[in-house]
Amino acid sequence: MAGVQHSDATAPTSRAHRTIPDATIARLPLYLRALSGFAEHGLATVSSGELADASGVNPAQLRKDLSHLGSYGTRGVGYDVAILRTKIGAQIGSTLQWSVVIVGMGNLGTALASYSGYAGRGFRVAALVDASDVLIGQRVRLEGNDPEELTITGDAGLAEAVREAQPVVGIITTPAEPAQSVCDRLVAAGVTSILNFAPTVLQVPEGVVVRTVDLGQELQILAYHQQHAVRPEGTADPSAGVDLGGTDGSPQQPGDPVHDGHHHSDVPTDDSVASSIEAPPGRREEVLQ
Ligand SMILES: NC(=O)c1ccc[n+]([C@@H]2O[C@H](COP(=O)([O-])OP(=O)(O)OC[C@H]3O[C@@H](n4cnc5c(N)ncnc54)[C@H](O)[C@@H]3O)[C@@H](O)[C@H]2O)c1
Repeated sequence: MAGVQHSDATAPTSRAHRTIPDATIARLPLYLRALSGFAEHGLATVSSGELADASGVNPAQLRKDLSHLGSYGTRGVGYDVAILRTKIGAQIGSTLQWSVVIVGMGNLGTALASYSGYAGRGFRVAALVDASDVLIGQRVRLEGNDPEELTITGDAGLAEAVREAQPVVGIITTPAEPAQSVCDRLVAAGVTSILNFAPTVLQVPEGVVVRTVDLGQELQILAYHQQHAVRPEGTADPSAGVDLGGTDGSPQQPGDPVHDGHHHSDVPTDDSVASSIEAPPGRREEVLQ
């Protein structure tokens, strides 16, 4: 494709990035989920401490994040749950009805299609696409989705589905080899947001955002932290003797600089997001097969 740039899970993803840091944007869905829980329990206001606890971040971080949205809360009262939900929802687009088009209806595509959490987050599955003659024409039940049943279409149905379903997120769950051409077809059909599960680096034109999910990479990151964790004396290192790759294999000693002893949460921190989201433009994603 002419004028392409490397897809980067980390490239700026929306206009909001000009004013709100990427690390903050990565935490907004956590706040929204926690606020939804408070709303379901009938709470009209919530303190920064309660909201921070429910989101798994510290209160100072939460207040800083929400200040980027112009939400400072009221001293002694806290945050208005409904107003904050609306503000965060507007920022992350959950006030819009997004459509999801899944390309590649094998094991993973089928599992993702049956995920029941789309509707609660402002998404619906609009089309299921596959290249296999065996799958094309098969009906798939999608509880709680609108519509509750979809027929898997071939390539021909892709452009039409995208045209009728904007705004659209395209999910790629094909093998690696056809993933680039699938991506090109999604982009040609007008998709500018792509979630890629195929273990390959996609190239997209400017203005198209790709985020790549890689289970293998996440496992290796966990293995890294396990290997470098500080353990109480006398506790066995479960990875001892196992070559996890990427290091010289020498056992780490307490006090080594890499032994931070911190709990590693999955809540994105400024550092973790900076390393995974704020990569320099044009940087290639590292893809673990
Ligand atoms: N990112 C992750 O964490 C993660 C986890 C598991 C699997 N994967 C990857 O997800 C992909 C799917 O895995 P799977 O187990 O579901 O494989 P699968 O073989 O069960 O399914 C792949 C599907 O893609 C379809 N397909 C092939 N070429 C196509 C094309 N050009 N257009 C449309 N459909 C096409 C096939 O017909 C098949 O139905 C693989 O690339 C796999 O490596 C990623």
